[in-house]
Amino acid sequence: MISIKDLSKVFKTKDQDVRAVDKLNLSIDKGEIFGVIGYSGAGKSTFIRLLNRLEEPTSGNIQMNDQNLTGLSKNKLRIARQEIGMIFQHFNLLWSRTVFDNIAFPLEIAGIAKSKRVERVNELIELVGLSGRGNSYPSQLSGGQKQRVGIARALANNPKVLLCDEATSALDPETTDSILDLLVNINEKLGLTIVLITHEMHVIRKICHRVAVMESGRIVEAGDVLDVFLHPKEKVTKRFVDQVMGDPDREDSLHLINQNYKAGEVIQLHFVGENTNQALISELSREFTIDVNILHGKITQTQKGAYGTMLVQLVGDQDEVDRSIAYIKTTSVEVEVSPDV
Ligand SMILES: Nc1ncnc2c1ncn2[C@@H]1O[C@H](COP(=O)(O)OP(=O)(O)OP(=O)(O)O)[C@@H](O)[C@H]1O
Repeated sequence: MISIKDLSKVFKTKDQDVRAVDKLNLSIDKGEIFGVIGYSGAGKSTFIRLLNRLEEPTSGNIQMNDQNLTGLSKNKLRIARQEIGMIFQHFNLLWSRTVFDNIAFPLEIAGIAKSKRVERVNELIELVGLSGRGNSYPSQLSGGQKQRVGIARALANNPKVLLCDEATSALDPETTDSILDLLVNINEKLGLTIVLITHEMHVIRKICHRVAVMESGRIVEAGDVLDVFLHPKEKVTKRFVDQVMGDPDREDSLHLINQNYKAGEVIQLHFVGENTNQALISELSREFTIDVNILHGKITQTQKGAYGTMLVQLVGDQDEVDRSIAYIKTTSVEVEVSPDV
């Protein structure tokens, strides 16, 4: 769907050449939500702006929707861009136009007849959850509502790809979640490919299928979100994963558990992937004559399933406790008896 080969962008400034994107290679599949994460200065904004040639590449190739985007003339690029929607951190709305007219704008440019425009805008207003707000001006809307207008406008011409440039960075956590839910919803409903850049691992965890980590203009690590979360290789990736995976209270909890829970066995369960869930706990107490005492845990959901760890105490006859541990070992949940800090 999107194939990027040796893409580079060098900004020539008075003092020096800045290699913002440096021989970047990446493939993005049709219909996936692909996240690129990196710290400030990694080159994310430049990268996403290269994808619709808001920024002209210095060298390299972008193949998108069966077209060589990098080779298109200005005229052909204008047409190709109708298949690429984009939303921005600061929304980039037209402040003197109503919600309705903002969304209608790209349709006007595309030369769509008025009656068709009205129909399409009303459809989009409903899709993004802004029914009844068509006559409002951007200044009368909350940040989340403004981004909904941005999304509706980006979808107006039925693009195949939606580029999101830090689309939730200006929003509070709750509003961020509602916008992310909307993006998942339109990805599923419309089969739209979404490419987003962010510096927040929460965004990646919540909605992305695959992720690439960017540093100094290059992709240093990429893969399925769950794989990258579970086996981060690069230092920068580990720091991002800690943003959402870190369980700083675990060590304290384990000390207290070792002091206070002497009966039976304390075990650590490690949940990974889509086939595992907390139903194991109810299964254990149903199938074995033991009590299962949940002591500490952190389970996190991603688009590719749940992962996390849980400390539990199993209390009962030693035989029965042993049998239940042997059973857990036959499941996909990893188990560790008497875990260390
Ligand atoms: N127009 C420009 N002229 C010169 N240098 C630029 C220009 N745009 C970006 N840069 C430089 O390119 C590098 C990458 O910037 P970019 O904005 O793409 O990174 P980023 O990961 O998006 O960071 P941020 O989230 O802070 O914007 C930086 O060193 C930046 O200073």
